[in-house]
Formats: sequence, C-alpha cells, structure tokens
Amino acid sequence: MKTIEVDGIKVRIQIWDTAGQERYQTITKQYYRRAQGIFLVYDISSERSYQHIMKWASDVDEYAPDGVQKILIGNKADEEQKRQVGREQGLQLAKEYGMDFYETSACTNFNIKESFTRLTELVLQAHRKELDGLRSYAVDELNLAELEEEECKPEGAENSLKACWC
Ligand SMILES: Nc1nc2c(ncn2[C@@H]2O[C@H](COP(=O)(O)OP(=O)(O)OP(=O)(O)O)[C@@H](O)[C@H]2O)c(=O)[nH]1
Repeated sequence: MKTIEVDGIKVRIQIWDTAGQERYQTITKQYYRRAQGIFLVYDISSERSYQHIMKWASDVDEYAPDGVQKILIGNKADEEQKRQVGREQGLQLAKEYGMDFYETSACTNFNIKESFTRLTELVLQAHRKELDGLRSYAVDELNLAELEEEECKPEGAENSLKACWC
C-alpha cells in the first residue's frame, strides 16, 4: 500500500510485484483480474526481457479487465554501459501498444515517482470516464422511464385530474 497525491487528491494504491518466471505464471494471471493499472517492465540491459514484453502484453490483453491502464517501463536506466535496448526501441514499442513510456531506475529512483503518478492519473481518468458514462446512461434511462409513464397515462386522465382541481 502506498499513498500518492494526484491533482491534489490523496490516492491509496495497492501495488503487486508479480513474479516474472514462467513457473509462476498461473499465479501471476490471477493478479491481472482485478488490476486497474499495469506496468510492463523490461530491463534496458537485456534484449531478451524487451522481446518478452510482447508475451506479457498478450497475457494482459487476455486476462486483465478491458479498461486496464498500461505503461511500458525500461528499468535499470542507471546501467547505461550495459544497455542493450535503445530508448527509441522502448518508445517505438510503447507507441505500437498505445502506452506511455518511461525509462526508470529503481536504484537511483529515476522516474519512479513520475511513472507511478502517471499510472494513477490514467486509472483515475478512466474511472471518471466510466462514471460519466454510467451517469449519462442513468439520466437517459430516467428520461425514458418518464416518457413511458407519460405514454401510459389512461385516456382522459388529464381531464379527470382537471375536474378534481376545480
Ligand atoms: N542497476 C539496477 N539494478 C536493479 C534495478 N532494479 C532492480 N535491480 C536489480 O535487479 C535484480 C532483480 O530485481 P528484482 O526486483 O528481483 O526483479 P524482478 O523482475 O522482480 O524479478 P522476478 O521476481 O524474478 O520477476 C536485483 O539484483 C535488483 O537489485 C535498477 O533499476 N538498476
């Protein structure tokens, strides 16, 4: 659990670090189900981890809820001398998937707060959109119900009402 501030609002977020190893995949998939935001993380000093992102992304598509927000992360940005994946490659992949992209370093704290804040922002935005959608749907339904009620009034109902008021 962590509390971060987004647009002046304090948001409590629950963070799960799922295991990357194949043998834990069955458990990992269970975490996707209730996720609202997901970081897809590769290691900039490992081309293999970058290639693996496509597999992670397809798992997310399959198991995570439809509206889940995703950000691509190239971690270990402090390991410049060992870099195997260019920043451009990260940007390109993120663009293909329609995701934001950050290079980060858990060691130096580079872009950690920024990426968490951004993902939280995206989740909140998606939530608001969903609520607005539900609200306008509810208003439409109410209007429809009112209309139907009008239409269902028995004939002469208006007159009989008038008669009562006299
Ligand atoms: N230089 C550097 N090393 C890092 C960074 N982040 C993690 N590491 C190191 O990378 C190794 C693996 O880190 P983990 O946090 O276990 O990575 P993981 O992806 O969660 O691993 P799995 O649990 O196997 O999926 C550890 O030795 C960390 O210290 C970073 O930003 N820079």
